[in-house]
Parts: sequence; structure tokens; C-alpha cells
Amino acid sequence: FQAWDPHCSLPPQPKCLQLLLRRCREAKDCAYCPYSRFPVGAALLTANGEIFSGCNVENACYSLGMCAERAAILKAISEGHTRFKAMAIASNMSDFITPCGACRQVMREFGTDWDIYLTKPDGTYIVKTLRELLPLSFGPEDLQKA
Ligand SMILES: O=c1ccn([C@H]2C[C@H](O)[C@@H](CO)O2)c(=O)[nH]1
Ligand SMILES: [Zn+2]
Repeated sequence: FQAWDPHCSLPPQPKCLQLLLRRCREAKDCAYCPYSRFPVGAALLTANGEIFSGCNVENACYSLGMCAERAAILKAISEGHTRFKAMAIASNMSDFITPCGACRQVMREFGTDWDIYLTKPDGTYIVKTLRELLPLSFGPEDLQKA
């Protein structure tokens, strides 16, 4: 199922964006977070128009918990997708949810000019590029500079 026209380089169109926003809210409802009771959902739009979602998955060994954003990226990579257009993130917080530093770095591995939609439960959102979320970042290209 193609959620979005892969030949178009513009941001997700309204219909696709609504789907991306819905998919991150649905993923949040799957969160396994008995320790923090802080459910998060993410939905990742690939360059060919597919959506991969993820939720946070915690563990009795607290440090082994995984964030929703990385769960979505790991699912997409594992199914052969490495080019991403956008990610939407949802939580139950009254403010816009914003990804942790570890997730920003993992997102950055796959480019700096894709869009991250930070949402609130009331359905409002703000959009930031990865470059805005992680300025002066270190990435794969930098390894060639030594
Ligand atoms: O952007 C975020 C912020 C937090 N969490 C998770 C990690 C942990 O399971 C819980 C509380 O930090 O929320 C995410 O998945 N994504
Ligand atoms: Zn994170």
C-alpha cells in the first residue's frame, strides 16, 4: 500500500499526513510501558510511500527500554527501507512530544532534511527538520573526512 506518491519530493500531502498522524496515535496505544506509564507512538513515512510504526517497549531491566522512534526505524530498515520522508510522534503529554537525543542521532544516520511532526493529544502539531532538531550533527559522511 502506497500512502504517498514516491515521485513527488514535496512534504506529505494532507491525506497522507492525516494517515501518518493517525498511525502514530494507534502505535502509541500498543506501547509497552508499565514502568514509566508514558506511552509514545511513532510513524515513519518511507521514500516509496510506505508507513512503518513503532511504540516504546520497556523492560524490567530498565536500561533495555526502546523508544518508539527507534522501534519504527528498526522495523523499516529491517524490511529494506533506508530513505525516509517524515516521522510523526505522539504521546499523552500536554505539550509537543520531542525525540530524545539517542533517537535524533539514529534518525540523522538517514539524512538531515526530512521532517519530524511533533504532536499533542489535541491533534495539533509542529514540524521540524532533523537538521533543526540536531544541529551541527555528526553523520556517516564525516567518517570520510579523516
Ligand atoms: O520521544 C520519546 C520520549 C520518550 N520515549 C519513551 C522512553 C520510555 O519508555 C518512556 C519514558 O521516557 O518514553 C519515547 O519512546 N520517545
Ligand atoms: Zn528516543
